[in-house]
Amino acid sequence: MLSNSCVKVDHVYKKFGNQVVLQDITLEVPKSQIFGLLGPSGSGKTTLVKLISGIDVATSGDIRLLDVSMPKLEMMNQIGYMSQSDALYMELSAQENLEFFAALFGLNAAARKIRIQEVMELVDLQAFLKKSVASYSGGMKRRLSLAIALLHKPKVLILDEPTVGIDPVLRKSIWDEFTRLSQQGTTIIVTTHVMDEADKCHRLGMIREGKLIAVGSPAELKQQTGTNTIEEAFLYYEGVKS
Ligand SMILES: Nc1ncnc2c1ncn2[C@@H]1O[C@H](COP(=O)(O)OP(=O)(O)OP(=O)(O)O)[C@@H](O)[C@H]1O
Repeated sequence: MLSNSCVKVDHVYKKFGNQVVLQDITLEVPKSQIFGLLGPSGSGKTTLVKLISGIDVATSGDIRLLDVSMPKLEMMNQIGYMSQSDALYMELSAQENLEFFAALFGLNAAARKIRIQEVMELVDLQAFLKKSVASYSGGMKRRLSLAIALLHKPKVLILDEPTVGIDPVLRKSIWDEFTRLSQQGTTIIVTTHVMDEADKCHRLGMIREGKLIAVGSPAELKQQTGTNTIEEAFLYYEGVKS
């Protein structure tokens, strides 16, 4: 294991009944890296990030996060997890949602107040703090979910398609923040379908039918496939090269 390793996935399999959803995944992500997972719908990305977060358990193999074998309840404070479906209390305001999660993460009242302002500014929702989440658009709910994942300044951010439904301008500012966070030491694992986002990751893992078929920096993947864009490299690995 690398001394600066944050995530280590070792020969992991996941089955649902007879269906093998992840097959022999081995992967290491160093601290401070932005690692992107790319793959078609149903290839196993969500399943893999759930295993890394400790939300689900591998059928076999080992997953270590910051050198602790997962799943482990105590690690929840170190992780900011944003799922594909927003886990929000619709009948409450954004502020009440944030207060609830901040309390869960053990932030005291003073820290809570400052941090809620900071994360809401980041996702550009300050003006909607008091509004009921039920009145939020889909993109606003994604932004609030991201704000919640960032609340406790986790060491590891695990984000399942965080920018779906978010306009390009805000998407850029969110990615600028991811880059800033990684420079400050946060490790980020992100699933995406957006190719320009994939290009911003330090390294990418491409998944197809539950197998990790390529891992490398965007430049390496383009070089290995003789392509000019991540989209072309992705299509090459998908076996649909024209
Ligand atoms: N709880 C579950 N029970 C049974 N099958 C499941 C379960 N969760 C996922 N699967 C199956 O595992 C496979 C991989 O699903 P997963 O959600 O990990 O894919 P994905 O790559 O994240 O897809 P998408 O990009 O559409 O989100 C799919 O065939 C899915 O139907």
